[in-house]
Amino acid sequence: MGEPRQESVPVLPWMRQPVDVSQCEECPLDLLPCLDPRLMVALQELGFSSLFPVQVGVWQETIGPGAFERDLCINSPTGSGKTLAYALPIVQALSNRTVRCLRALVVLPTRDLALQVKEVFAAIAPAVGLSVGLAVGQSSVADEISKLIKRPKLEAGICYDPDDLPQELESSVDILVATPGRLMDHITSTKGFTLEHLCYLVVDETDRMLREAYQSWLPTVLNLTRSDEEGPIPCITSFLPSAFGSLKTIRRCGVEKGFNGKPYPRLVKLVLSATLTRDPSKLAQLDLHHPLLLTTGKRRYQVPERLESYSLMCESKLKPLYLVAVLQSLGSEKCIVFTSSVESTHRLCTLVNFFDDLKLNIKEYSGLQRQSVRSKTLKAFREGKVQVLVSSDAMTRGMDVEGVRNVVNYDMPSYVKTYIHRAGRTARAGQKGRCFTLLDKVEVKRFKKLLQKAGIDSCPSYSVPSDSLESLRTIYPSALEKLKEKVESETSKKLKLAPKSSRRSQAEGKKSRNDQ
Ligand SMILES: Nc1ncnc2c1ncn2[C@@H]1O[C@H](COP(=O)(O)OP(=O)(O)OP(=O)(O)O)[C@@H](O)[C@H]1O
Repeated sequence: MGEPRQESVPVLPWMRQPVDVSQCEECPLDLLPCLDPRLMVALQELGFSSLFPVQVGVWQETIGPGAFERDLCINSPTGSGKTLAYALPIVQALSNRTVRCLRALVVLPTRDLALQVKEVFAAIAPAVGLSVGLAVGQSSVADEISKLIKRPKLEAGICYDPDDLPQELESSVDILVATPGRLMDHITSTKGFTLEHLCYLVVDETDRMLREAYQSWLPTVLNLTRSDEEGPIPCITSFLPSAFGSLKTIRRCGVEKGFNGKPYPRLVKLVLSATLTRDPSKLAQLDLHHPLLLTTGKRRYQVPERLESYSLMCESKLKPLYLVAVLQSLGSEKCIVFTSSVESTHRLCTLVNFFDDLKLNIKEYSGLQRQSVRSKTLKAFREGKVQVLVSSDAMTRGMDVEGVRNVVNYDMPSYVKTYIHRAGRTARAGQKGRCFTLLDKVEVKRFKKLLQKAGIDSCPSYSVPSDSLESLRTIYPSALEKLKEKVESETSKKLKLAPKSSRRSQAEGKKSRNDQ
């Protein structure tokens, strides 16, 4: 999973004068201007008594005079509360709507992340009568459609022309949280699913969303939400499958029901990341309207204030031992261990589980697993039944799990952005957290550069007790032997399940790899 190299690209003019939200003070809810009292109660029920600085900054730009006049790009550290920063103003802005239709769409790269964001909306939106939907492929398409689209009550005995029905269909949700794949399924195939009333589009984890095309979901959504007057964006019309012509979901100009006779509001975009790209060609895909950048502090990248970084020197071949010793020293505090690939995640998790003395429940969490397995693991981790997740990078961006006190980089991250997102699973919402990185001496120089880019000035070395290392050394050979047996049995199982042709090519592949 490569991230683009940080090349010196020119910074766009609008990015040169950002609003620095670190200048905002936390704001107690009762002092927040214009906050709907019903939302105040909902927030209090969540245990929130004030808004974090980024939330105050976004509130100031979105509520009151000049509300939502410009698209917003928000670059703020991991765990600083970006989800509520967009969820609250959107819910407040929609709180006086009278007709239900899909007005806000939030798109995220993974299902678990979408579920997490949906929970935030679901905690506040019902307080003002808004309904939130989910399109992530968690359930069957039919089940999802039944929750998103309200079927008209048809009178028995009357024969209806099916072609007339789509006009009668209504959205059951005001706000939709989606992953790109399922969103595209609904756009192309779900009768009655329309983006013609959409007012707010949120692209969370923007840099990842822009790096991966995900079936051209973005140009599709942008074209379907442009008003007739604007016309389609020339460079993106080619993405649109011709079938969309018949859907007629391009936003109309004119007067909208439910907004007191005001004209259709223009689609507002909010894009967010802890490591927002500055690459003009990537940002151009968003077709931003007078964008305003909100950042935290002067540095390009920022780690959470209470994050402590540590390095741990060890020989490459002894890394598993050092990892087990670190986990022993952390006790039962929740921890996420990051590796560089899905394969090494699987092997490492299998191996550490062969150290019987480690009285921890350690589970794998990676893109190699089925979604249902991953979701089950994440639930157990949230509930504290699993204490350690061994994980690959792709799945953990944005993940917010209460009580994660430690992160271990088993493999040193190759990019500063990767370090920031991994370390950012701890030290969230003003809490303390630690990030340990295991290093071989050949990696030290590169790691120092990476820390510099991340704005980390201090990274003391962490040491594990030598007696615990010594006792682990005695178990290590048998753990390695068990790992070898397990890997062999898994490989032969896979070969048996695979069709003959692919078995042959796998065997040939193995042979040629061995020959190298
Ligand atoms: N006003 C608040 N008061 C107390 N806790 C809050 C508040 N706002 C958010 N939080 C908590 O802060 C944590 C981090 O929030 P969130 O997940 O939105 O961060 P983020 O900035 O999106 O992080 P990432 O970049 O990693 O996705 C969550 O557990 C959330 O419940």
